[in-house]
Order: sequence, then C-alpha cells, then structure tokens
Amino acid sequence: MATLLRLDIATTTPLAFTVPRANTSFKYRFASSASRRVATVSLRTNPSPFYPAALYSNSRRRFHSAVASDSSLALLDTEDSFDLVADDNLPDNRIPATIITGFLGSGKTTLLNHILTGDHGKRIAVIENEFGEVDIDGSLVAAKTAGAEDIMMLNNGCLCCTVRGDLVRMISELVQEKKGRFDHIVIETTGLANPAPIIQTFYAEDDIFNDVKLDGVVTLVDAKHARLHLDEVKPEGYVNEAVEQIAYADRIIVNKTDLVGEPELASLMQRIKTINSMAHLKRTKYGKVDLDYVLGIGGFDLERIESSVNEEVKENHEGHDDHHHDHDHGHDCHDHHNEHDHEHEHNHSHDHTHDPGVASVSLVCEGDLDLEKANMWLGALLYQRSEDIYRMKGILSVEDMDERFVFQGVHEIFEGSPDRLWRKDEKRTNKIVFIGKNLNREELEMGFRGCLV
Ligand SMILES: Nc1nc2c(ncn2[C@@H]2O[C@H](COP(=O)(O)OP(=O)(O)OP(=O)(O)O)[C@@H](O)[C@H]2O)c(=O)[nH]1
Repeated sequence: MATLLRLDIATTTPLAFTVPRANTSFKYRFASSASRRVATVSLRTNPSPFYPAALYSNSRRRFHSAVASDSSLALLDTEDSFDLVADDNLPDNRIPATIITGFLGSGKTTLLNHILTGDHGKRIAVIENEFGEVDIDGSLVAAKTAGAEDIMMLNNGCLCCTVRGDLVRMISELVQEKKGRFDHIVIETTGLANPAPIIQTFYAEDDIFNDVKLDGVVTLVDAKHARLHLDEVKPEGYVNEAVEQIAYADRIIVNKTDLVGEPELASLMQRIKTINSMAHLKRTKYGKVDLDYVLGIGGFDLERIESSVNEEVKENHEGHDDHHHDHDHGHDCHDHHNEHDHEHEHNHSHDHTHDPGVASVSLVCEGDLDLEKANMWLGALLYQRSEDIYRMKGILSVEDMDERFVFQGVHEIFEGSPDRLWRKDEKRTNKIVFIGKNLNREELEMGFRGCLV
C-alpha cells in the first residue's frame, strides 16, 4: 500500500498531477503568477507504485487528492486530511541559476568566459563540472576572468549521475556561506551530461528549491560536428545526450558557425527545431551572444510560459500552413508536429539521419476544458508516459474559470497556476506544447479533445 508522507498545498492552483514510482519521492511546485505563492506536494511511494492526482472542485480553495493503490482509487479531501497553508504575496527572492550544457567541445567554457567578462553588473558564482582529476576548464575560466564571484569545481564524475549529491551540497554551501555576495549561479555541465536529472534537482531538493530557482537551460551546439552526434544510434537503454541537451533547452546557441556553410547551417537549425520547437535559437561564433539571451531567461517561470508557447505555435502556423488541417468535430483544433520538418529535411538533404524519436508536438484548440477530465487525462498521461515527456508547457481555457491556466512540466514535475483574466475580445484558445520521445500526436490530440466541454 502506498503511503503519503506529506502534502502541503498553499495556492489556488487547480491542477496537479504526479507520477510516483516505487521507492522514489516526488514533489509538485505550484507558483501563482500574481503573488508568487509556492506550494509543494511531496509524495513517496513505498514500495508499490500508486496513482495520485489532486483534483480541483469549483471552489477555488478546495483540493482533493485521489490516491489509488493497485486498482483501488480513494478520494481524500485535502482540507480534512492535509495541512493547507495560505502564503500570499511572497516576493520570489530566490537566486536564479542557469545550466549551460552542450556536447563535448561545443563552446561551453567559451560562452562562460564571455558571460564572466561581460558587462552585466551581476555577481556570478560558477559551478564547473568536469570528468577527471584535473580541472582544466576551471583553470581556463579562472585564468581568463576576474568576473566570477566564486568558482567551484566538481571533478569526480558527471553532475547528472554520480555527483548530483555534490551539486546539492555545493549549492547549499554557496547559499549558506555566501548569500548576498552573488546574484546568479551558472552551472557548466560536462559535455556528456543529460540535463534532466540536473533540472529535477532544482525541484526535488528542498535545500535548493527554497533558495534557488532554475532560470534556464542554455545548450551550445557545435555547428560543425553536431549532426554526427545527433545521428548516433545508442544501444538500447542509453540516451543520446546530444539530443537530450537540445530537447531540454530554453535557449540554443549554434556555435562555431565560422566552420560551416549556410546550407549545412540551415539544415542543422531545421533539425534542432524538429527536436525542440519551443527554445529560442541563435547562431554565433565563439559564444558571443547578448548576455540577456542567456541570463534572466525565466524559462521555468509560469509568468513567461505565454511567450514560449505563443512563439512555438506562431512558428508552426507560419511554417506549416500547407500541413494544417481542421478537424470536423466542432472545435477549431489544430495539431502541429515537427515530423514534417524532419521529412523535409530528409528529402532535401538526403542525409542518413536516424530519428532518435525526440520531437515536439503542439496542440492548439478553441473551447473550454472540463477540469476533471483534463486532470484525469494529464494525470494518466504522465503516469504512463512521464519518462517520455521531457517538457511541456501550456495555456488552458478551463470551464467556469475567468483566468487562463498556465502550466509547465518536466517529466513528472508539474507546475501550474491561474494567470491573468481572459480578455473579453480574446478567443479562449488552449495551447499545449510537448517535447519528448515517441509522441503520438493523434493520441495526444484525441485525449485533449476528449477533455473539451
Ligand atoms: N572555430 C571556432 N572555434 C571555437 C568557437 N567557439 C569555441 N571554439 C574553440 O573550440 C574549442 C572548445 O571550446 P570550449 O569552450 O572549451 O568547449 P566546451 O564545450 O567547454 O568543451 P568541453 O569542456 O570539452 O566539453 C576551444 O578551442 C575554443 O576556442 C567558434 O565559434 N569557432
């Protein structure tokens, strides 16, 4: 039987989902855009998997948590069973952290040096992760710049695997001992890091979450060699890190553009968009980008969901007019899938690309959602597919709700909250973007449409 160890809810957030696996703990974070209230739901499975979903009834402050063990489903009223804490108007003073990732030699240290020597007025603490005993990158960064407030090295393994605990300790140490002496943390991963566990660390660890917020994932792509790595077929059970690094990015910097011609570059850009249509893309030489392109992104802020979702959807509308089709079901509903791009890329470049199965799908659909159905659908989707759904973001129109509901998720971590009011002259359009592996757009669209009133 699953046990629920703790559940604290401190927000008006209506939707909440989690997908615990055996012997692991999970958290939800809910942040209201207006007040930046944050709520945490921690659940632990022990040892058999179960399926919880927080359900929202019409009253804004009422939550229900549905917990099923095996085939049974029990509804618990959280107001009776759990501690509800109203925590209004807390400013979010957490320190922003940026993850810089990218394949070996793509230009991460070059970008870091550019940031540290840049004129942004920020005091930056750096955490460098490198394999091996000798911190070559660290000395390169340290030698070149006096801009870093502190440089800490993690040399005994990769951040995403063996030294994740060290990362937690390092960030906690930074916060405890040097709070007030730096404004931003930059973490440079090894070239072989999968960003997912690092991102999850920011949500899973109370010590970090309370003091530090993830600002964004910046991925460097080597314009000359990226294709080679993206096309590499990994053995069963292994991820292609180059693909993963692109999939999780908020900002993608295609670097070393001096080493390739325009057609090669255009084809690579297209390929990257196939994997992650939500991230902003820039081409550079020697990592020279405007610093506000990499710092202060707010890639995980619910307040900024709209821009990334709209951008993605707009791009798809503009780029795929030939592929759009309305479905005859009473709702103006489009699906977009970058598989089209991929096919074009195949046809035009005649490359032998191997589809790693990671792609973006976006759904745009007018109409109101039945909240309970939406809750069950997304809950079930994450329960079954959280490993494959790398990131999702969306704006939803919920029946009887005057505000838009915005959310973002990384695998089983899900944040959502009511946002601004729908305007009178505005169409109540739902927009959801998924980035992940083996996404079936028909299935996603069907599930989504099934939640419409
Ligand atoms: N031609 C060219 N070389 C570049 C560019 N950017 C970086 N480099 C060089 O590429 C090499 C690798 O750059 P780094 O910044 O160390 O790359 P990295 O991603 O930190 O490398 P790892 O730590 O090994 O993963 C260095 O010699 C850089 O000077 C670029 O835009 N063009």
